[in-house]
Amino acid sequence: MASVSIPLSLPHLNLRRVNRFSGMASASANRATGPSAGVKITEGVGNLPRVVLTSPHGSEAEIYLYGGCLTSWKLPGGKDLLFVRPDAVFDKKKPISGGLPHCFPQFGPGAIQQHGFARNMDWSVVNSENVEGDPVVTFELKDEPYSRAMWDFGFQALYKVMLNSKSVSTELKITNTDSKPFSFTTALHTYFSAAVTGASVKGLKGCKTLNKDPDPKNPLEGQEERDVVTFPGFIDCIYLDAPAELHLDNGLGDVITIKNSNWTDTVLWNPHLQIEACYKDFVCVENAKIGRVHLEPSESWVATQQLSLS
Ligand SMILES: O=P(O)(O)OC[C@H]1O[C@H](O)[C@H](O)[C@@H](O)[C@@H]1O
Repeated sequence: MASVSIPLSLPHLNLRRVNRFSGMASASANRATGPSAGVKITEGVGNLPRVVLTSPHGSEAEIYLYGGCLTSWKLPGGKDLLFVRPDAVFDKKKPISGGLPHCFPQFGPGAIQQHGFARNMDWSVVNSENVEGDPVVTFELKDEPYSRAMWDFGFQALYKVMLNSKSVSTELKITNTDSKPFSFTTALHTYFSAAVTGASVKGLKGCKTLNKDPDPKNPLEGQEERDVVTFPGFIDCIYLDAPAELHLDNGLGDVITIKNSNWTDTVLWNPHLQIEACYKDFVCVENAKIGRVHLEPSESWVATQQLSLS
């Protein structure tokens, strides 16, 4: 096994959960029984705990426990295909603005806070593996008084992140651990690095649309007629029953294939002049579940996403 670094005294880090790394018996565990090869826990920006994944081919990903947020996916050579906004803060006062924030148990505005609470709670690491040389880490979020105060249900979210040489994949599994049913909406609010004037998405032609511009509370119904959707200005649009595969040309020389299972909808967002400082540098192509998912006690819902370079 390749050597791994296991800092055991990170502030904020939930050691009880970290100790559940496969084979890791205690906080003073021997290095050989710690996280799997290619998985490292470090302090990130603002001293927040962050898991760094490294593939043997040299690609790298990092995930903050705060928000379970995948903030970086770097190709061998260091090019980051994800984007973190320059106004992002890493002090837990608000969700990390960038990467792949979770929207759960609500996408957008509604009964509880915008995009729910999963993006501003601490997730924990419950497992790490090395699958055919590639690192895989599973994070968990469960209900606690903070979430119960706005959404009074018992739940477990398991989020597996897998890094390969040319892709990063995620699997989200939501389980109802309560004795009563619940329903939710959700999304992975992915920020891609882009040159907005050159960026485009293929695969959405024919989808029904809910355009949140101009009024997010009363989206306009329509249908996408274009083969290639571009970002000429402000865009905030939901595509219902989107295909399982889309292609994003980021305008920076990369075409990213976005595959999914069970994320039935897609959202395109670029804030244009609402975020003047950086709107030219990213586009959001979000895998979403806009129709409510209903779970009876003990039932689960699973959705996967794979971002890969063509
Ligand atoms: O600013 P946030 O709460 O992170 O939300 C950013 C954006 O997320 C989604 O893309 C929604 O469709 C937008 O309406 C919203 O403005």
